Amino acid sequence: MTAPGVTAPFFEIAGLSVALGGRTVVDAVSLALPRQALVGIVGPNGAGKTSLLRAIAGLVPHAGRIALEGAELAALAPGLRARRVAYLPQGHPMHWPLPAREVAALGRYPHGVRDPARLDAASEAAVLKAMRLTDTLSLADRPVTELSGGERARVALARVFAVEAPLVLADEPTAALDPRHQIELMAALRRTAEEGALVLAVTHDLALAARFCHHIVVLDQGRLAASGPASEALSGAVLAAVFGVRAFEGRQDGLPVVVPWAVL
Ligand SMILES: Nc1ncnc2c1ncn2[C@@H]1O[C@H](COP(=O)(O)OP(=O)(O)OP(=O)(O)O)[C@@H](O)[C@H]1O
Repeated sequence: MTAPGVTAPFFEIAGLSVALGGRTVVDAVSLALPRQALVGIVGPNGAGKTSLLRAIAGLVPHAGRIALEGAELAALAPGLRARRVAYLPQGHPMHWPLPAREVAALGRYPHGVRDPARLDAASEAAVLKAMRLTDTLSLADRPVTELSGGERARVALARVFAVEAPLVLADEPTAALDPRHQIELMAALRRTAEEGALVLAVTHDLALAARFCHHIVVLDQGRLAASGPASEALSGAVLAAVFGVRAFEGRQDGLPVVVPWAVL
């Protein structure tokens, strides 16, 4: 409950903990984030980034509260939750030889689409926009099982964009992409955020995170180690303490450049 006159944050996590295999892997994380933000979630291997995203997506049991626009996600009916939260899992496995267009159209299932080959006008427009954003229109008729890893990654993201959810979760969305598509994809995530969504993207690429994200969340051993703009959350002190590295820090086009350089 929010007291009268006090506006709830767009997205709020309070005391979120996740236990897996008898170990606490996300430990009492609390965050309040606004809409219209691309938030990079970074941290060493095993820090709990994927577990945090999976808890928000409702895929692992958790303790604590996760609320979007004041409504606890766990209390939403599954169909509504699927329209409110779109999730790109790590590795985005695809086992069926569906054409890329139909995979992107799967993002419209939460909106009532049952046959991805027959879309209503709103769904047609959403899928077209999502495929344009991910540069996948030229792949539309190709079976996804025959695409390269990076092409498949872009189609998987098109499915996520097609949901038009206010909360977008993306786990390592640029991992398999070439430099041009990494930049285009981060720009697409940022544009999606600026059009109104909150986008949480897990990444190991500190340079892309510093360049594109409005806000960075740093996890370390399940705990929140830093949260703020790149200049604070990816400072030399944080990079040393959390990653044990020293980075080249500079500016290009008025934006921060962070390139991990040496192990301390
Ligand atoms: N199903 C599971 N059972 C037990 N432990 C798990 C399970 N899944 C993950 N873990 C452990 O939880 C911890 C956090 O894992 P998680 O995948 O969330 O980390 P991450 O920050 O996303 O790591 P990476 O950068 O390597 O992808 C790790 O120590 C991992 O070994």
